[in-house]
Amino acid sequence: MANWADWDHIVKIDPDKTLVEGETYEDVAATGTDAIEVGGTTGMTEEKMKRVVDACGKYDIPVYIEPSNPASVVHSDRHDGYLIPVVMNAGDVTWITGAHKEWIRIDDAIDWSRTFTEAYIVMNPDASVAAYTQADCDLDADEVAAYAEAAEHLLGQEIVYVEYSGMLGDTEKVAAAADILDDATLFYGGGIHDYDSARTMAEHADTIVVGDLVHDEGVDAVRETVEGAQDAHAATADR
Ligand SMILES: CC(C)=CCC/C(C)=C/CC/C(C)=C/CC/C(C)=C/COP(=O)(O)OP(=O)(O)O
Ligand SMILES: O=P(O)(O)OC[C@@H](O)CO
Ligand SMILES: [Mg+2]
Repeated sequence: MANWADWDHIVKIDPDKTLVEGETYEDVAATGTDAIEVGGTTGMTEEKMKRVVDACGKYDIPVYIEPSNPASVVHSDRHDGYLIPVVMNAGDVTWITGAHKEWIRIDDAIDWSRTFTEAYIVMNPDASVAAYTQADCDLDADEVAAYAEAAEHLLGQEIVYVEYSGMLGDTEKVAAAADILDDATLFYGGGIHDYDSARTMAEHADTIVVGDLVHDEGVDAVRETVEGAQDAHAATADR
């Protein structure tokens, strides 16, 4: 049930941040994006997570919780499932299997039928997620490709996520991950802020993830990135 195989674009809502004044989650759902992920690294609580999931879950668009720690997982019928990160290049094993073990130990309501993993490769050393996971971000394109291949073929991951949160990534490294994958879906996130940056990254990635833009600029800017992703994928399909 790989819903994400058809997604060009995801909006990631950080429950610790607000929308632009006058905009609603309904407006976000109407941008043309294919899914909403709810998650962030810092300032996350169960209450903030629940508020956003309940608000986004009212519209006709898939909503997935992307927890950054076991305490931010909430259960509800309002959302479609859980995308659980596993950080391939984490320096602390907590973010590879440790937090997962703790979550499973303390949560007796896990619904495995709608729980999936994302194999993250964290690339921006200045992002909170890099500090949090003590990620080794000093990777050349070969190493990024090797992590992607390990994720797909050794660990059986269906989603590989090249994460440049907060900055636009190196297209050569994103392309290296894209080229090595057979069936896994490549998510790219980080610094997408307009039509061109969306289109460029979507020329390599299957799915682009737009985060800060929705909080900083709003839904009109997000809509442009949806168009960039769709146009990139339409052009690849014609080739
Ligand atoms: C096992 C469970 C339930 C949780 C652990 C899940 C793991 C391994 C989390 C590691 C961190 C991670 C990959 C979080 C995903 C969300 C994410 C990358 C948010 C963006 O982070 P930043 O942009 O750096 O943070 P802020 O925007 O909050 O500053
Ligand atoms: O906030 P931005 O830089 O758009 O990054 C999106 C996402 O990959 C963050 O987890
Ligand atoms: Mg961020």
